[in-house]
Amino acid sequence: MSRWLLHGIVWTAMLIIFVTLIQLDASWADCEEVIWFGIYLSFFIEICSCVKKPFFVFSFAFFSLGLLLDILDSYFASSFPIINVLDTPIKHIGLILICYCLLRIAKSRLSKIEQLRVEIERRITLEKDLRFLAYHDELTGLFNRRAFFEHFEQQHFDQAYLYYFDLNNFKNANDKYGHHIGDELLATFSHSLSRLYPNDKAYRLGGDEFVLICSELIDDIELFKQQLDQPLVKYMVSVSVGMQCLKSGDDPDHALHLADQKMYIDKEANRSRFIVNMFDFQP
Ligand SMILES: Nc1nc2c(ncn2[C@@H]2O[C@H](COP(=O)(O)OP(=O)(O)OP(=O)(O)O)[C@@H](O)[C@H]2O)c(=O)[nH]1
Repeated sequence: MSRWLLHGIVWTAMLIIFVTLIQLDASWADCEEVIWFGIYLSFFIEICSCVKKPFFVFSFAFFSLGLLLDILDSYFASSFPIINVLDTPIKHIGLILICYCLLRIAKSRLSKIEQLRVEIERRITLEKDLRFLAYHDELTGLFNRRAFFEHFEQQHFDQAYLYYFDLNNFKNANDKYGHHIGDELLATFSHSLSRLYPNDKAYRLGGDEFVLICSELIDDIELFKQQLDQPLVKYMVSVSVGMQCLKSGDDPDHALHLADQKMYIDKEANRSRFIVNMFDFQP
């Protein structure tokens, strides 16, 4: 049954009772109680349409019964004295039951709100982690390839230098000492890069290839390479580097390609140096 129909029934009944009471020369206080009773019943209908808890509906009905008996007691108490005895306790018990129900509803809503808060926090953390993973390399913690291209497109270069790094002989170290040592070397190299240039962005493009976008020109590139090589040499691994000046509007792929070519020139030089060193070790 629709709510509006119920309201209609309640207020029609109230009107009939009200008119009857006036015809019976009832006191204004009795007539007023009918109006309040109608208002209570309308609230009852509205609340029951939102709070679908049988115990709450029962409590409200109990309270309304008390109110009804309160209205009727002046007329029927002489025939049914029990009405006079019951109306007040029923009204108060009904009110206590309503308060109890509201307390329980409030507590359960609060615990649901708390659960939602915990869930929202969990999702925020998850989103942060996902965002971090989307733009960072898991092994080294540096920015990843996707971050490189996004940052490059967003940046306006006044004066910047792209350094492209590739580890030499890394495959051999991986094969000889194991993958875990290979991982360690990658992490060590990344750490050195971030430590030496903490204010610039370093990226791992993949495998043993890294990029640093530096706001200043590195004066002594050989010293820089030595600093990077130092923790790697005991595994016969070293670093090759190629540099490309960046200017506004540069294409990231093209800039990478140019730096990569220069890095290969350095790698060739390193190879011959390495071969010379190997010959030096010959008995
Ligand atoms: N441990 C480890 N190895 C990796 C990872 N990603 C790629 N590699 C390995 O890195 C090696 C990269 O190969 P290359 O660059 O050809 O090896 P290289 O010996 O440095 O060769 P050159 O650059 O010519 O000196 C491959 O053997 C890959 O399997 C990683 O995350 N961890």
